Amino acid sequence: MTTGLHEFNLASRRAEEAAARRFQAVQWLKSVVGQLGIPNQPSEKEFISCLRNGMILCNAINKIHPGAVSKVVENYSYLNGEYQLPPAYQYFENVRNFLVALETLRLPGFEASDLEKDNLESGSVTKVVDCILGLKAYHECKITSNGNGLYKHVKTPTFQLSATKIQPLSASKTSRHLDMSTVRDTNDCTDGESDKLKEIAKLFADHIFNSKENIDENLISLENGTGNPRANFEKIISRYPELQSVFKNLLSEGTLKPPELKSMLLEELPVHEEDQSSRSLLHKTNCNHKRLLKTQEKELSVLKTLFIKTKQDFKEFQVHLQRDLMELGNQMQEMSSAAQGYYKVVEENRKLYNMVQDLKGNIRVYCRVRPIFNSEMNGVIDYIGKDGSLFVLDPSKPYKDARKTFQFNQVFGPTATQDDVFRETQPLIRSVMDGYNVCIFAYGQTGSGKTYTMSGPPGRSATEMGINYLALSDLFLICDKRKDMMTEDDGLSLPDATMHSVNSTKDVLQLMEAGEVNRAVSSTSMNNRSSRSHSIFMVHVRGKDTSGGTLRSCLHLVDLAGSERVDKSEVTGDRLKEAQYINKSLSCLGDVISALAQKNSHIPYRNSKLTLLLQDSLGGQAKTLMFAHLSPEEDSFGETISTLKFAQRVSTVELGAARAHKETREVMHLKEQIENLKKALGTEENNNVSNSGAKEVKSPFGRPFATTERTPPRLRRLSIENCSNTKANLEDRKGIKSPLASRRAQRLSLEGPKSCKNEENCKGDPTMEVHQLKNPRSPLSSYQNRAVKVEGRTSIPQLQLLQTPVKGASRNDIQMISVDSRTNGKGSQIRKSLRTIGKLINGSEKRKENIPADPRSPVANNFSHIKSPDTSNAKTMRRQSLTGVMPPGQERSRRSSIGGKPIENGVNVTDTRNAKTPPPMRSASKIGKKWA
Ligand SMILES: Nc1ncnc2c1ncn2[C@@H]1O[C@H](COP(=O)(O)OP(=O)(O)OP(=O)(O)O)[C@@H](O)[C@H]1O
Repeated sequence: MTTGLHEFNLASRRAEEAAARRFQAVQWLKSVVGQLGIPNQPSEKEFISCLRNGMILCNAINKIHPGAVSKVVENYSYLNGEYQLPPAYQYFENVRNFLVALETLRLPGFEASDLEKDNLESGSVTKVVDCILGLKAYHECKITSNGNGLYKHVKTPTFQLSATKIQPLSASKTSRHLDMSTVRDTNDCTDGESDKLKEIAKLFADHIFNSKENIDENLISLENGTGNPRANFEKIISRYPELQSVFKNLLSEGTLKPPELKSMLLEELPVHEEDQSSRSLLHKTNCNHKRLLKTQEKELSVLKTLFIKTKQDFKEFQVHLQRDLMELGNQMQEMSSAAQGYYKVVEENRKLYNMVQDLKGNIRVYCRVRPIFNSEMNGVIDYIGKDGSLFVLDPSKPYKDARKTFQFNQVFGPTATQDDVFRETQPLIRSVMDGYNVCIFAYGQTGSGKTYTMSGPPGRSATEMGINYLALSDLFLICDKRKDMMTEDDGLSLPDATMHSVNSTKDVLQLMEAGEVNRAVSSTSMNNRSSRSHSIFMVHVRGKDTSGGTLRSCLHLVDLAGSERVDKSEVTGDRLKEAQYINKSLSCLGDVISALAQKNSHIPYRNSKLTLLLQDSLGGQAKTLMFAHLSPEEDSFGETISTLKFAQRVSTVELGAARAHKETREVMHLKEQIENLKKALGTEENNNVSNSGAKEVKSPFGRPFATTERTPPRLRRLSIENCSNTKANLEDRKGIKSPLASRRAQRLSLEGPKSCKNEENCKGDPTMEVHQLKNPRSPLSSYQNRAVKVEGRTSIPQLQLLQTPVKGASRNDIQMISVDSRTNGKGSQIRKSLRTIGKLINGSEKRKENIPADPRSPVANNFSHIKSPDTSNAKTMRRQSLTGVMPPGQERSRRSSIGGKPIENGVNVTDTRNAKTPPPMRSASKIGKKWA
């Protein structure tokens, strides 16, 4: 391995040296003949190619030794008037002439075939380079000696060096071609001695050179006798036994003297100098290489560092990128969850907004846009927001000015299904089961889809059922779950309307269908099946909770007849009249809404039967929902805008927070007491009337009024909660005149079947006793004194009916009815009511003659025209009005007339039959509410 490496080193060193020598040769040739047309450091091939035609060589030798080659064949010869390339053999002439000239100058030459490129590998180039460098040395020698110097050619130092090292001296001897001619001329030595001497000098020079000694110092020491040159010589010579004798002889003969030795060494010196320069060149090249290597190493290390840094940067970048990607992903997720959250919040906001609206008592307004049926028609709906916003476009204006914005609790687009609509309505409907009165009414122009929403289309499928059906089946569902909720027939105040008990959705469907059959429907140019009347569907609900309390509520489902422009609907005759009535009643509804929105003290409910009927829902503590229906077609834009404006106005109406109609057991008992008292009072009045000649008591509708068993008028006592008490406290009482009892009776008379039922219940109540109070001045004190507490609740052992107080009776006495501050609010309210009854009873006598007739009072209005048996007798009249008992012969016909015919001052002037319309629902409901 070491040998191989050594050989490799040697070969590369040789190659480097050969290159350096070629460089020298080229440089010299260039300095002599000018540009050669090859690089400064040519390859062997380039070098030989350049010299092959012999021209450069001939010119060079001619420069050194003019005329050495008499005729040089040039590149182009002028022949027959034109330049021609000379044939190849003429070039060969050049080479041959050059070699001859060399021989003449006794300079080493080469074979002509060495210039052939095929011989490059056999070391031919070295011979040519040697030749040129010999020529150079000859030239330099000639210059330095001004043409008189001796020149002795020495073979290339590389060869010599390697030869000295590798080959024995004998071998080197043969290989060298030393021209000693000049030496021979100047030297007395024999050829053999001279050769030996030169050999010794050469060895000495090699030694100095190889041992890296300072040549100059060695020479000085040789010259001056300082140092020990002789010892050096001897040392060198000792290695060559054949030379030792010669050397000794020379020294002993005195032939070899230091100056001679010096000159001999000087002869050798050029060779060494030459060698030195080539070495220095080599060294330089090596140094350059090393420097280059070092620089490259440095650069490599820099690159390495850079690479490592870049790698690190890349890794960091990768980490950053991954982190960024993760962050981006997280942000995306956050954004998507934020978007989802946004929609949730919008939904939540809407619910909260609805809740606030409910708390404020605002009428809830939903808007529903039906699909466009005429595909050629443009729509006016621009945008429907999930938050209840609605943008419509005015087709007569350019887009930027056309937009009108409205805000409602919810807007349903044309694609909304019945189920979607019901889902948003369901909570409201369910609150009926919690004791709230609920009213849902559908409003909108004709053909906008009111009936579709409330009932569904004709021949509807299960999925097309409207709110009426879905609401009822939902209520029954809840009923089934709670088991204790039963519909109740109560509170009907419409003539010709009938009350039916229903136990299932099927019952309701049958009833509704019957109602629909009765409803007037006809075809107009706006709607094939236009409803020509309002449809009101009322559901009364009564239930008991686990604590024994009851709740009552009412659900009104109203499908109004559509407003229409008669010119558009093209109706005539009766249809036209209907349309006018419909529009009038709707405009009355608008007036009521306006008055409510402006919080006017007077609300014109009585201007139409429709508003009277909806009075509880629009003015009471009910939850009210309006569906504003829109026809999206361009040609309905005017109606659409007026519907939207109306709906917007409705949404500003504050009715006050809805209240549940729940009653605790105690309140129920108190109410029962009051009912009984009122009935007892009514009975007494009946007796009075019958005693005075009336044969039959009839309700305002002409039905026989429910009668209760007569009780002795002067001995009345009501026993509550099975508390039997002593009769000591029972006091005589004169006839009691209770306007409330009278009103209640009046309401009961409107309720028809229920009244009878209640009366029967009362009749069969074994605990009912009526006593007259003895102490008129303090009618309740004894009752109050006997109030006891049972299980935390106040139990009223006995309530005695009040005797009409005598003049000057203290009001404070009546107010003392407040029994126990711990009783609940409703209880105390009831007691207040009891006080009020007392007051009414007390005050009735006093006020009866002085009450100014209120032209608007429903009671007064409805009864002002009724002829009582003795119209001049105000007392009797008042009693009648309070008890609701009509004098015989004052029967009233019943007729369903909620078709919207306006009432003026409580009397329908357009329809004389309406004069018989029973007292409006308000009177009854107000009483009901008072007691609630
Ligand atoms: N949301 C809807 N989807 C599909 N069809 C609808 C929708 N709303 C209404 N319609 C259809 O439009 C037509 C008119 O509807 P509808 O009779 O309910 O209007 P209306 O407001 O009650 O009219 P009118 O006041 O004249 O009684 C009907 O054929 C109905 O089926």
